[in-house]
Formats: sequence, C-alpha cells, structure tokens
Amino acid sequence: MNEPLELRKVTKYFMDGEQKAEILKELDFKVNRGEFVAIVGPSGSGKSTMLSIAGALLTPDGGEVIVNGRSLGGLSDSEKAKVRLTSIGYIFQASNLVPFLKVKDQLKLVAELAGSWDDSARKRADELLEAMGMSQRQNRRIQHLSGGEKQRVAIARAFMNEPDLILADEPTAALDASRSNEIIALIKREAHSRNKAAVLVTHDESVLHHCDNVYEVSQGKLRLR
Ligand SMILES: Nc1ncnc2c1ncn2[C@@H]1O[C@H](COP(=O)(O)OP(=O)(O)OP(=O)(O)O)[C@@H](O)[C@H]1O
Repeated sequence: MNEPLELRKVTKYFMDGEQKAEILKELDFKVNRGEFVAIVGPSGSGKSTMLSIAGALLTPDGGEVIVNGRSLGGLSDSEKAKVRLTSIGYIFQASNLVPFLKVKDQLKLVAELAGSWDDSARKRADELLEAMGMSQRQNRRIQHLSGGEKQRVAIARAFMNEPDLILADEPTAALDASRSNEIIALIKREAHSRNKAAVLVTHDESVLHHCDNVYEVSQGKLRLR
C-alpha cells in the first residue's frame, strides 16, 4: 500500500528583497498510515510552507511531493484539485468555514464537490457531527458558534471525504488549553482508529504528548526530536 505522504528533497525559496531566502533545503519527510506526527520549530522556520507544499497548495522549487503514491509534479491543475478534495483533509488556524451555511451543510458541500453526497455520506455526516459533539447544533449557522465549536465543525469537514492524509496548521491557536487538547485528541483518534496519516504544525508544547513522533524544522530540514 502506498504511503499517504512523502516529500523527497523538497526545496523552496522566497525572495526577501533582492535576496533569495532558502526556506526548505532538500527536505525529506514521510508519514505512514495510522501515524500522527507534529512539526515544531521557531517562527519563520518554514513549517507552514512545508505543510502547504505537502497539501498541494504551494509548488516547491525542487524535489518531489508524493501523495498516496502519486507524484504531484506531473499533475494538471484539475488533477491536483481532485487530490486536494478527495485525498487530503485540511484544518487551519481559522476554521475557514462558509459563514452563511449551516453546520451540516458545510459537510454536505465538500461531499457534493467530490461527487459523493449519497445515503452513506449522509450517515457519515451524522456520525461525524455526533463524534464532534455537534449534533445538537447541526442546523445552526456558523456565525452563531463559538471558536471551539467552529473548529470541531472544521475537523468534521476535513474528515468528511475520508482523506488518507490530514494536515492541520495551528488548529488550536485560538483555543484555551482544555479545548486544544480535545481538538488534538480528535485528530489523533481519526489517525489511529481509521488508519489515516495526520500532520500537525504547532507551537503548543502541551499537545505534543498526543503525537507519535515530533519533528523540528531547523536550517531548512527536519529532524526527529
Ligand atoms: N509568499 C511568501 N513570500 C515571501 N516570503 C514568504 C512567503 N511565505 C512565507 N515566507 C517566508 O518564509 C519563511 C517561512 O514562513 P512559514 O510561514 O513557513 O514559517 P512558520 O515556521 O510556519 O512560521 P510561524 O510559526 O510564525 O507560523 C518566513 O521567513 C516567511 O516570511
């Protein structure tokens, strides 16, 4: 079976004025099914850049990104969009939900976009909302939810299309300690119980005990901590 994510010698530059700043330098990384890993490192070290490249949201300047055994390099934009929609679940710092849609419709929308809104998807949406403790609020509009509730809906949405790879960029930055632990435990449970790969970028040391491995970005490369 193919690994959900592999980065091979990934390099990324940004222009800093006239200077070329090399953020990632031939970085190698791999995550297995059922594995939940954290990426830590100082501000500006390249964590979000790495996650965006892993999630097919940003193109590297060198190296290869392989999602479920497929190299993204040779894919057209529409093929990449399909990978993003069906193979990857994203959770960001701000929940990035559609403000005017009801809770349940957020899940329906991503399933419809993937062409998979059917009876079994309806059941899955119900189960996910139940698991996130959001069943009672399924007909609420997003703007009427608290920060923690929004984040739980965002997680349910990220899991909706059963992606093999879950990418979370500072998902707890706006939450208190107990909510943060709750959210991270939900991601861990999905990875472990459904055999998904999950990658968490975080500054929050207090949630790292949930992770199977912790990597640090340093000098453009990753090292196991
Ligand atoms: N689009 C861009 N154009 C130019 N420079 C960028 C761009 N995106 C990121 N950078 C720079 O690349 C470096 C790495 O940024 P990145 O957001 O990946 O770091 P990070 O480790 O996630 O930081 P933080 O922990 O503060 O979120 C930073 O110096 C940032 O300013």
